[in-house]
Amino acid sequence: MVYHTSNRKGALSDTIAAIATPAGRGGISIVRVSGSLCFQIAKQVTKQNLKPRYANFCSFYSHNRKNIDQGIALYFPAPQSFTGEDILEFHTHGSPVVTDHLLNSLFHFGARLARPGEFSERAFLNNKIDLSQAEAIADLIESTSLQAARNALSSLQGEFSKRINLLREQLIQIRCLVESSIDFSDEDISIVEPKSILNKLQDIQNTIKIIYSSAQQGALLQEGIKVALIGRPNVGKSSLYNKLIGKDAAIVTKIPGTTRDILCTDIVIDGLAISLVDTAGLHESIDLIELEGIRRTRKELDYVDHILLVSSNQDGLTKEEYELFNELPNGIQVTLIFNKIDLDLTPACIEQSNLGKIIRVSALTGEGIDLLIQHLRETAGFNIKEESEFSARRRHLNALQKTEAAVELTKAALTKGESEEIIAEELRQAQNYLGEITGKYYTDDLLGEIFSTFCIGK
Ligand SMILES: Nc1nc2c(c(=O)[nH]1)N(C=O)[C@@H](CNc1ccc(C(=O)N[C@@H](CCC(=O)O)C(=O)O)cc1)CN2
Ligand SMILES: Nc1nc2c(ncn2[C@@H]2O[C@H](COP(=O)(O)OP(=O)(O)OP(=O)(O)O)[C@@H](O)[C@H]2O)c(=O)[nH]1
Ligand SMILES: [K+]
Repeated sequence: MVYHTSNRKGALSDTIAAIATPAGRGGISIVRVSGSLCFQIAKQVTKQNLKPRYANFCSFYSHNRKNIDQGIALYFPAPQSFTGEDILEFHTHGSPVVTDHLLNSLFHFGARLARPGEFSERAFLNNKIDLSQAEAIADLIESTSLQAARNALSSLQGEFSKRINLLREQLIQIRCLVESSIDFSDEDISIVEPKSILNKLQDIQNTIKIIYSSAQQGALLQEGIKVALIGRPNVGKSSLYNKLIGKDAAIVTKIPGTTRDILCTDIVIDGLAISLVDTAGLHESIDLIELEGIRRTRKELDYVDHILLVSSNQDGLTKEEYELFNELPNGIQVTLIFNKIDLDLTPACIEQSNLGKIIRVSALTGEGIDLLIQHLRETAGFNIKEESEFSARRRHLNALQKTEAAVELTKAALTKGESEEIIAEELRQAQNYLGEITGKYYTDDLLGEIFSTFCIGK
């Protein structure tokens, strides 16, 4: 982890530009520029000195001095801007011909194309927002429900960071307490009372649990879950897929091996976003295309949260299905779906077996689909009644888990009567994990990972 130094920061001297509005035609488009050349570029494009933070109506000129549009230009001098640098915005008529031409002119004037998320990354690197706030911007843009959007806004406004920072300060206080006792140790006065510190650490763990639970709802609301349908050919995976997404996207035929590639659809069921994946039937195939589909299926399974292993045999898994079950990656929720109950008039139900839960359904009649959905929500821990307060990501949940584990280790060290140095070190670890959430500590790889998924111009 790097403390506030970054190679990505080196590029901050460039002036960057991008079209901030979606591609295509629309009422208005915005071309955005950030960096030290803004003032100069504004003069070249508008032939005026722009009044700061004011809607300047003006003509826009290209690098070869042709008038290309008339619109609104905004100039935000540093540091009072979104990125903390000089920012320039051109609000043009929403024609790609105009925006592309304008953008191209900006390159002639010395700007370069911004990377995805680079405006937000600069806002982070210039301490305008912290890392989880930057992530909240992307989450707000990507949100699929009003609740998710409101949560993301709350994180963007710093609600989540505030909770994390408070926790971090409490950890620092405890560490100072422990460390000050190290300073005094040669005088043989130990001012650390293990009992009172243990209590404080327990309080911290309780707070982590509360934040975690709210963050988990926030993350679920934002990211949803990825669910894969797998199974032998012809058991009805594609039929179930179509039933769940509510349209005929996957081809259904009597011919085994119809689905050869992976299909994926994002759906939202009562607020829970589900990314549903239909896969090629898994079996020993001799068809090359099918084999490739099977290979992709196995790879895809590494990224899912919940596997629905579909069978059409009401009496239990066949030998091949049982082998398939045993080959599934560890640590992923698996539910057995016995499909085609309409054929032998079995009622829809959910039952416990030694291989986990079994749900009996019919993709044809839709019986039992509600049970399946309810089960997916429950296993995900999705509880819409528990109003979540902010958006969060899995990255944050992982960091919170690591923090909690480090606090647990600190408690163990205290109980064992370990030296103050060891206890302080554990506390420092816990504190660093929290710092990863807000970006007090980060690596360039982490920044790359986060910002590369942003839209361009954001
Ligand atoms: N036209 C336009 N609309 C937009 C944005 C934008 O960049 N341009 N935003 C982009 O995401 C969002 C608004 N976010 C913004 C965040 C900070 C500042 C800003 O100028 N901050 C200064 C001054 C704050 C103040 O005066 O209170 C600062 O932080 O110093 C501007 C927009 C959504 N709408
Ligand atoms: N009676 C009945 N037939 C079903 C049901 N679900 C699917 N089928 C039929 O089973 C056959 C196979 O269905 P698919 O959905 O293509 O099966 P699949 O598992 O995706 O097959 P592959 O593409 O080979 O992997 C089709 O003829 C479907 O109409 C069901 O619940 N009841
Ligand atoms: K089929």
